[in-house]
Amino acid sequence: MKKTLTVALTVLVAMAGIGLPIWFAIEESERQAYKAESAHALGYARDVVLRADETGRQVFEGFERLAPFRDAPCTPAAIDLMREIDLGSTYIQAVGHVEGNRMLCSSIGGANGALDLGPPTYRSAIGAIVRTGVGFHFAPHKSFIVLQYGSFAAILHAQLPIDTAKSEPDVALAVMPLEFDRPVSVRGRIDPRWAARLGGAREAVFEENGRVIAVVRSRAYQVAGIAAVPMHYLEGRSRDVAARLVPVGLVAGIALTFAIVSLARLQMSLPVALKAALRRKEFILEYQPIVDLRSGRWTGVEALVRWRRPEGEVILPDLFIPLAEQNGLIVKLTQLVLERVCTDTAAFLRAHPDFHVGINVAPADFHAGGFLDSLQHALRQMGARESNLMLEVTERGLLDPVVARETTGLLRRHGFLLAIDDFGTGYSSLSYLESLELDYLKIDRSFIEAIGTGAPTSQVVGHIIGMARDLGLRMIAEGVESQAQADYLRRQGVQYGQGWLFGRPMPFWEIVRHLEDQAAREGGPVRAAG
Ligand SMILES: Nc1nc2c(ncn2[C@@H]2O[C@@H]3COP(=O)(O)O[C@H]4[C@@H](O)[C@H](n5cnc6c(=O)[nH]c(N)nc65)O[C@@H]4COP(=O)(O)O[C@H]3[C@H]2O)c(=O)[nH]1
Repeated sequence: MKKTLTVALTVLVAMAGIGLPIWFAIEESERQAYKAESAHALGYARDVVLRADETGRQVFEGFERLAPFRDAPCTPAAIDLMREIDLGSTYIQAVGHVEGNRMLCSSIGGANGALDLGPPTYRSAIGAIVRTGVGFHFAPHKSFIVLQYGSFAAILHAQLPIDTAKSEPDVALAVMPLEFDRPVSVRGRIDPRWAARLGGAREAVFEENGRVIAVVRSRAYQVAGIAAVPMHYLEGRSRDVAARLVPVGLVAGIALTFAIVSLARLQMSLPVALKAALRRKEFILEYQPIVDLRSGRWTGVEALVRWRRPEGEVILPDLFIPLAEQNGLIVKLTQLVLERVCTDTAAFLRAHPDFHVGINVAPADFHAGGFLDSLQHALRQMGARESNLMLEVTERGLLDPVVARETTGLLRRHGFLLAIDDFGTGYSSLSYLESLELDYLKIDRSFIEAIGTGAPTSQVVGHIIGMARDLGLRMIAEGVESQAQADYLRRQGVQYGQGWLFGRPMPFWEIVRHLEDQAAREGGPVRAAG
């Protein structure tokens, strides 16, 4: 059942591992395509505004030049100037003088050819009169805009400001006056209400009915340029981006899935490998010093197991201890640890009765029969004493009150040192701990880390210290990394510390060398204060 679940989970992870990166790739390609398409539409709208602004600039500059002829607008000199303005500009088709709805003289008709302009389409706030859709007999089928200011007017080709985006004829463009409800110049399907989407902004981009729409306000006049780009450009672009991103997503997904499935397979085969490793005794120990916080002297060590695989890879206990516990292998592992402790430390312990080696004891060790026997057997082999061994039990290992009381009592009576490990991470109450026979309380690293940080847990260490004091337990602070933490703990009456500040886990011969150096400095034999 468990295996079926693992297989099902692996398949699920594999599907998600491949599916998710592809989904992200498609999402990302659509996002990138929309971004690119928005820039595309904005480009056209800005172009339209630029053209409209330039048209306005040329027209009003022309009107300024004609201003001196306001009282004699159709004289030969005025008409010559009109022709000059007309020929010198790129957007103006003709300039002329208007009375009512008629252009009486102009750069094209001279003083004789009057032209009918029709009624104004709208009048702007600054007093300009705009006529759209104006036709002339000499240019059939063409539509013009007439822009009048005072008595002068310019005839403009209606298509000129939007004469852009020729390669994409289905892109709709318009010059939209912000003071009127219809565009003055338009190509394709444009909704005049789009201009209102600007609000107070200079530019707006949005999506509507399968088109990406950009609206850009002119800085000079009350007009906006509008461009509407059909979605199929976006879809095409999205397909292009997806064509680049999806393979990357696919490769990433396969690699990810491969890694996850390999890890899952490793997890599935780990118990088997662990069993074989126990048989082949692939475990070694490192020892981390426990230090007297007042004298700085190393009083003991904690043995920490490592799994060294034949290929040289070293696996830390957090990965395999839970596995060993789940698979009924922990008792065997503890046995092996004891053997290693014997080999590594026997000679030293025989000469240093006050020095202690801590070993981690799992809950199952307590429940297994013969634990005491194997401890005593190990001690006999080492020629060491019970007080050389400190058994570190987590709060989890003491969950069953009857077993906990019996075993701790028994071990204590035989002279072993007992420590409660990772204290603070479980739920032991003061009264429960009172009923157990213990020597040391090891304050968990998480509380030491919090010292001086102002975090809520930074207060907890004070309570733990108070509790240990009430119980008459000696304290070992775990994970001491800074001098400030060590100073604080010493001031609070914590006797011992363990952590990187004093030394990382190391082979036992390095521990011995350190103690010898220390003794040499002090001019005596190796001494370990207990
Ligand atoms: N960040 C930081 N870490 C520090 C510092 N000082 C020590 N440590 C690490 O904290 C852990 C202390 O051991 P633990 O609380 O008994 O926690 C041990 C213990 O619960 C378990 N373990 C280790 N060896 C054995 C064993 O032989 N038997 C059993 N049953 N469990 C073991 O594995 C846990 C992890 O062991 P390790 O990975 O060796 O990790 C060790 C040690 O390397 C420090 O200043 N900063």
